[in-house]
Amino acid sequence: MTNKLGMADMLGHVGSVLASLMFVWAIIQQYFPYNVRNFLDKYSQRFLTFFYPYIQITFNEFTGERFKRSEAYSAIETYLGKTTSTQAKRLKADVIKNNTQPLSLSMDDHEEVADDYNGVKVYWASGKNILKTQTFSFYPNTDEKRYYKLTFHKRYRELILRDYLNHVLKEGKEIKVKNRLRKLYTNNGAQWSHVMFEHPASFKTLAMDPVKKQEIIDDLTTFSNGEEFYNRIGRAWKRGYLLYGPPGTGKSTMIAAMANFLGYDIYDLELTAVKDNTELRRLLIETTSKSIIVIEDIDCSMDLTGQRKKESKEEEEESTDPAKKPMRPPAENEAKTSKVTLSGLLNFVDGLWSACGGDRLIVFTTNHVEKLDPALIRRGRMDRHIELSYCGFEAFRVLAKNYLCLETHELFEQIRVLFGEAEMTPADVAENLMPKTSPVDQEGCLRSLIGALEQAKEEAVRKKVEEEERKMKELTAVESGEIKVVENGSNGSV
Ligand SMILES: Nc1ncnc2c1ncn2[C@@H]1O[C@H](COP(=O)(O)OP(=O)(O)OP(=O)(O)O)[C@@H](O)[C@H]1O
Ligand SMILES: [Mg+2]
Repeated sequence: MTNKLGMADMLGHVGSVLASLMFVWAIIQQYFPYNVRNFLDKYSQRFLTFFYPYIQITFNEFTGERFKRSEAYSAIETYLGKTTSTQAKRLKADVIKNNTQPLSLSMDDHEEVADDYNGVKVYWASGKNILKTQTFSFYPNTDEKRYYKLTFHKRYRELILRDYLNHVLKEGKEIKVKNRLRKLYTNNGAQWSHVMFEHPASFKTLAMDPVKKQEIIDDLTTFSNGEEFYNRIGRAWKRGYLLYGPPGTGKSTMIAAMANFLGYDIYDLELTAVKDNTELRRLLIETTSKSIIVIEDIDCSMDLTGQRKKESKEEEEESTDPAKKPMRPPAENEAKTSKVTLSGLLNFVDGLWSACGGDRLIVFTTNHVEKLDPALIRRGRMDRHIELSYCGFEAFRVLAKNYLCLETHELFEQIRVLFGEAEMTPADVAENLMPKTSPVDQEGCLRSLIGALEQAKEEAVRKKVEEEERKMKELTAVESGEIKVVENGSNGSV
């Protein structure tokens, strides 16, 4: 492989020549009278600057703290990745198990790339110093000190030091966040444990009204780019979302899509496992920036007057989703139940701690928005209330594309009419569209959906008739005096 003499190298050589001249100059200083030395001193600096008008900055891989990799070095490495892949001839590759990008590329040692910033050319060179040390080390890389060297003309000193370096570090960190393997944390009591977050959901595959979807995407984008804005208006960099709707309408799927879109980690907070407010605070302080803190089924997690929810038996039976029925703890465990209170939770949502260290999204989900205390969901705490509801025709089209690769079909019109007459969750629609044969029988799946929609329509009509009959019966009973309406408005049998 040829040894390339790049621009930065050349500038480095010019520097070496000048260093030799300096050495000669030091000798002259020893033997010449003071006034001659003074004269030469004055002009030598101008002479050097005239011939070497470049500034060099070195960024070492390891900083003063032993074994601690410099954040700047790592951000520069990531930032240069893009330029490196098009310019450098010798690259280093590393595998990153990421959906969007399988490999990370960086410059090999003694390579060089040029970068352009607002029309100003700068040069980045990578290098390493090998220290000849006799001491035995357990750390394999301590003898090799890698660095990046930035070279630019002194004319652009201010621009580079003030703007360009900020730009490099910021962009490098952003790319890093996007490329990193993300984590899904869950709490077991007061401890977080995590697994890799690899949910494939995306906004593209999420079935919902396209206008609403775009609004959410725009809101998330504005939020994640809003550091300066939040600083300027003096607000903590956080945003609260309340997702509500019947089971199977995509609340959890949307959280996964949000995390994938922003490249954030998820902290799935199980409130019922948290002992008290102190434990809650400790857990939350441990969350990192660029994360989504999720509390699912908030109405089942706590009693909004303070104690953990203990619903009446009737309410439990009323609950549409058996999985959501709160578990009644045995009597002997009563003392161990969660003492997290609404005020503790509100402190978490807008307390001082929440402003610490970067951006966070806080997402609550519920099937029963009407049960939530208005204090919990007022604007500023839950900035956006998003309803995920039954499947409409537009949402169906997204699912048909995802599941059957169908953009249009002659049965779509019939399905469109049926969606106007029957309610079905996206989860049920998805189940009907799920291919059950190979090769996929697209029409069969659509017909299965039509069958299910017709059944749902009949069911809805039947329920409506039953409800009307019940109302009629009540009315007749009131008229005939069988039922007396008591003063507070509730019905009482006589
Ligand atoms: N809007 C949607 N777009 C795409 N798929 C959906 C949507 N809604 C539901 N699904 C499918 O249905 C399944 C269940 O959805 P999800 O768990 O997101 O519902 P949920 O609203 O969180 O329900 P729950 O209230 O019971 O927690 C998902 O695995 C997903 O495949
Ligand atoms: Mg869910």
